[in-house]
Amino acid sequence: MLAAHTVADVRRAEQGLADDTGWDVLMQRAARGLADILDDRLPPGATPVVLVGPGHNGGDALFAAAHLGERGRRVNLCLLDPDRVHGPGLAAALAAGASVVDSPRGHTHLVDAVFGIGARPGLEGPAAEWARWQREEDPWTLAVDVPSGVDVDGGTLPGEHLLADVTVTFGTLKPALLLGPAADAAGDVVLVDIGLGPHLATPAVETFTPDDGPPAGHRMTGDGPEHKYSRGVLGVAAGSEAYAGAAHLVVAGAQAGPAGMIRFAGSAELGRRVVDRAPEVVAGPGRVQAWVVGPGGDDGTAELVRAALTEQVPVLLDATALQSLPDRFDVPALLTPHAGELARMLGVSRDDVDDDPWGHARAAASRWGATVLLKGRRTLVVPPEGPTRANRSGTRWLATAGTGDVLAGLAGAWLAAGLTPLEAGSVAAHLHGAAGVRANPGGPVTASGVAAAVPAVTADFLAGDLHRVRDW
Ligand SMILES: NC(=O)C1=CN([C@@H]2O[C@H](COP(=O)(O)OP(=O)(O)OC[C@H]3O[C@@H](n4cnc5c(N)ncnc54)[C@H](O)[C@@H]3O)[C@@H](O)[C@H]2O)[C@@H](O)CC1
Ligand SMILES: Nc1ncnc2c1ncn2[C@@H]1O[C@H](COP(=O)(O)OP(=O)(O)O)[C@@H](O)[C@H]1O
Ligand SMILES: [K+]
Repeated sequence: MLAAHTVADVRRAEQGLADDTGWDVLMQRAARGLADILDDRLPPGATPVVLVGPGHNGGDALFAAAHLGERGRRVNLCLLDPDRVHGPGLAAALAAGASVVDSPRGHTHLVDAVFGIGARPGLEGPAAEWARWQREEDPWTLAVDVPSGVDVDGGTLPGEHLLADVTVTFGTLKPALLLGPAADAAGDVVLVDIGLGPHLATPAVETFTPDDGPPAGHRMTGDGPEHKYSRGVLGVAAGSEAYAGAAHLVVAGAQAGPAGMIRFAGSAELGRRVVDRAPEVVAGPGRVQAWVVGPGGDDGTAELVRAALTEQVPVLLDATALQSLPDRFDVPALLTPHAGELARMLGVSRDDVDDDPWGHARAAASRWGATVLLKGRRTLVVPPEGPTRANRSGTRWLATAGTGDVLAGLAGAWLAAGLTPLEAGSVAAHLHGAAGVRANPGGPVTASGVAAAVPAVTADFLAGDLHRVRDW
């Protein structure tokens, strides 16, 4: 797992480490890591300009500039406020040959060390002018710790900010590097270990990494006897006269998951059509370990939600079912809205959700006592309490009709197999995104094609060997 911590937790961890090592050691580790990455990423002979702010973020970059100078590279410095700058850092950079310049204009390579975790979101004055210059001249940019001006804890972009191709962050990731619109401002994220690990609290956000193996708790790797019921039975109540395809796609997603059996609940006619295409499915009533209700539903969905909830098993509610929520859930529940559906649930606008996806997903998780999987370019899975999972797999080609239905079926199958809503939602989102890439790397996909790619991607994931998970 890759982890992100809030500013307050980072500050506490830094203090804990500094109590052992002294503050200088932290900054020197950060600066050396930064210099090594800059050395690696800057073209030979390129002269970067470093935008230097008043705090330790600027200090990190000034010591890194000193390392680069000692290694023979020219570095230019632009100071936000010459009266407020990290003194020892500036002295070291100048001693190593760096020069102070008045303006970043004309530079093709930029290092953003204006503000780090001490930042108030939104840039003003000369820093805002730097942001406008950056948009105009579009230099390659490396951000130090975070892109300056973003909301580090919330991942929103409330004002002027800088953009990065690469962000080099220290000790642990920050939420803004993994979620919300801010994550798109951060580019590739590279973590420099400064030894914070033992001092860090529970993360605010986590994400799967390629060597994360099978999640604990699913019924496939239990010690007891394995048979179809021990793997869990998933009930699917999806599709309608108008949206028959949703029934097929939810079933296709579910069949790509670990559940032992799928029961289809719906009209006799739709049930026949589902079984014609997927003869493994049983149409008709019976016991299940989890329900998926809602994709492609009609007026009857509210009753299906009510019926599923009386069975006291975990439920996944999607699409139409999101309009028939109980006041609070008394069973484990996974809600899978896209931004428009979440906006409707909360009585806000879609733009509100797009501007602050994490805040709104957290509000819904706490309002309903459910885990909220908010779909989008960066899908989030937010439990009522504890770390959020930010999904990093996928491709923009997944934004096509029916892929959400496949995801609902897949997540439902993991729920039926015994995972918690958080684990089921985040495993399914990870596999679904990776399957979107594998279905047709770099090009368009269909929802059915994504479902077909899931089983092989799942095998790699279970082996801790799923590497190519995204196309962006
Ligand atoms: N605490 C430490 O010793 C370490 C900190 N590190 C670096 O230090 C950074 C944090 O340093 P600081 O706490 O000095 O804070 P920053 O360097 O992020 O910000 C410095 C100051 O700028 C001002 N400021 C912030 N946002 C502003 C805005 N939007 N407009 C105008 N002024 C604004 C504030 O007064 C703030 O305290 C980290 O991001 C990281 O880069 C690393 O060197 C590792 C060790
Ligand atoms: N811009 C995007 N980049 C990557 N994935 C996306 C993007 N937009 C949507 N997705 C993914 O595509 C799927 C669409 O689901 P949904 O909106 O429910 O569509 P549908 O209802 O047609 O199935 C989700 O898994 C979502 O995370
Ligand atoms: K920065």
